[in-house]
Amino acid sequence: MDALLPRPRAEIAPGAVHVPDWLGFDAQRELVEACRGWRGYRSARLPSGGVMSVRTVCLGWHWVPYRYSRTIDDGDGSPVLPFPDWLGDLGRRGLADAYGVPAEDYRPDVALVNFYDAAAKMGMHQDKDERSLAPVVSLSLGDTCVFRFGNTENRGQPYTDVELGSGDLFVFGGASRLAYHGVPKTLPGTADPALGLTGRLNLTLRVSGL
Ligand SMILES: O=C(O)CCC(=O)C(=O)O
Ligand SMILES: [Fe+2]
Repeated sequence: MDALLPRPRAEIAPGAVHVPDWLGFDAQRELVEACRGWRGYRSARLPSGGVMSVRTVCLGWHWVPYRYSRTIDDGDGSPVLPFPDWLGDLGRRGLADAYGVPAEDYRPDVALVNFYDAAAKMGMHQDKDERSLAPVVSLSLGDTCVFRFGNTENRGQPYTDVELGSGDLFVFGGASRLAYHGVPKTLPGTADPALGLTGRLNLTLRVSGL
């Protein structure tokens, strides 16, 4: 995002840290290219009958609402794409920078790569299908979104709305690991055209504990 008004790093809730502009532009472009290379983005069908507006491809473990599998059980049954070592390195760096502590032991083995077109959003939910309570590391690319970060009790107030721009890092762990969160909207057209991405991508790195 625009460097004229640098946005400060902020602890949104205990264990939930927003680091604006964490990834430089070249790293963002490389990550967009990697996301383009992963194939199989699909809108997950929820047991409720709903279909997510976000399109997702998974690495390491495939997420089917609400469990993980090594195969695309809601698709053609093929094996999930591998979780690349370099993405684990990025996750460790993100965690270390967000919390200001070493994070060599952090070993994410799942990534959900979410694509939001101009109309996509994500309802308030907890990331609770993992058997580990290790932090979630989230990276955003392209259009800015409104990220709603709530409490661990329910989908409602209190929550804080944070704008996540391209290159922003958001980590939630500790007392916030099971906080409800969602994306009520993106802000279409806010991405830097030079990034070559129309819409928004978000990667959440997690430890499956599986
Ligand atoms: O797109 C985001 O920033 C959040 C994604 C998310 O919460 C999820 O994939 O579970
Ligand atoms: Fe989530």
